[in-house]
Amino acid sequence: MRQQGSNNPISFSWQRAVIKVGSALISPHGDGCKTASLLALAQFVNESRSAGKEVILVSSGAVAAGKNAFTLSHSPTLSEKQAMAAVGQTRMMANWARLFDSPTAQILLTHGDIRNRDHYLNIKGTIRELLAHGMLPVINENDSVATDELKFGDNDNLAALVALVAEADTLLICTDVDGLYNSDPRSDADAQLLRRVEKIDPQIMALAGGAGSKVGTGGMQTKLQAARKASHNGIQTIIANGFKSHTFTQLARGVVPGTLFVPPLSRGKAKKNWLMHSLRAKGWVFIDHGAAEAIANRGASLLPVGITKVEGGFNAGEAVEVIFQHEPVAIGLCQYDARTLTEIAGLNRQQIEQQLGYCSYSVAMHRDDLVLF
Ligand SMILES: Nc1ncnc2c1ncn2[C@@H]1O[C@H](COP(=O)(O)OP(=O)(O)O)[C@@H](O)[C@H]1O
Ligand SMILES: N[C@@H](CCC(=O)OP(=O)(O)O)C(=O)O
Repeated sequence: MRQQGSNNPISFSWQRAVIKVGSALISPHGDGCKTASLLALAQFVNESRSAGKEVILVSSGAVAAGKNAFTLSHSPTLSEKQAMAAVGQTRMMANWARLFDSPTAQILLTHGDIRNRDHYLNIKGTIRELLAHGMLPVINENDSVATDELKFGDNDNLAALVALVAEADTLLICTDVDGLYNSDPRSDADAQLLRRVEKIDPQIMALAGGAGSKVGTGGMQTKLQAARKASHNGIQTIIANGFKSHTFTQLARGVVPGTLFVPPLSRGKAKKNWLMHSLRAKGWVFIDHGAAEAIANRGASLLPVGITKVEGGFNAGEAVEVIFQHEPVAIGLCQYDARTLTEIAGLNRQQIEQQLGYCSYSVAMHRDDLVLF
């Protein structure tokens, strides 16, 4: 268990963050949506975005925000919670829209969507476009069609998966405690805050207890699972108290406000390892001189127009090797399946639209999904 509990400020930097907001912040008393606890967070997000940083929100709280629309004399059933979420989700989005300078965009997901390759690519594409157009994605579990979250309170894990899909470098989990303590601070007055954790081993996992508030569900356990997932993929995680405005003043100054989980490898290196060592290429794309120059010297994405030939039987989202002058020069994930890519190889965007009747993606392999040998 490698960790640091001293009070020296720990600094960090980031460019693209997923910020997960727990139910307690959305609906502090479980009686509808409130903005008071979200003002400091929203100001931090607005200022960070003005400074050129990118933010994706994963917001819990639909059930909590919709609860007081129902009069029940018993604790809600699963389907009643789903109905509450349907009411609360629109309330919550209206709340968020009031707090941000730029348009907010709602995405409702299930864990299954992230496992499904086509859905995964669509989610990734949508987030990419929203960020490129300066909009703020606000993501939650699609509670009306999936119940994992309502049963297990797993929006923390969902946030870690979103961080991966969105190619974020940072996962910030805003909750109602200052970070990870060596025991649950609600039941242990002597609990000590851990400021920096380098390895999320079983000893660290064992420190986590369940949810603390009436509306929160996963507790520290799901937050540590999320931090572990992020860490494996080179993403740093911060668990911090979203109720304290000081949290956001510190974040704005590049100081860690709660517990920082340091990944063993940078995002770039972790992704490179994964692409180069864990994936088997399912096919090959052969490229021309212009495309080779663009990906090697300008760090560009690979466009269909630079592809001269396609071999193999890969699906969209699978790994493909890039060949230039008989040599493999890169490996990456292909947006199109082999058959479609064969049809559009050598074509520009307009010609792709004519050929297919649509153009799902302007690039064949996005630069974030491409590693040069
Ligand atoms: N070791 C620990 N350190 C900090 N908090 C802990 C720990 N173990 C359990 N908790 C509880 O986790 C709670 C936060 O999780 P949760 O209630 O699910 O919040 P959220 O709605 O933000 O997901 C805290 O209020 C705290 O009581
Ligand atoms: N999708 C659910 C999320 C439930 C959940 O994970 O809550 P939390 O423990 O506060 O992150 C909702 O919006 O109510």
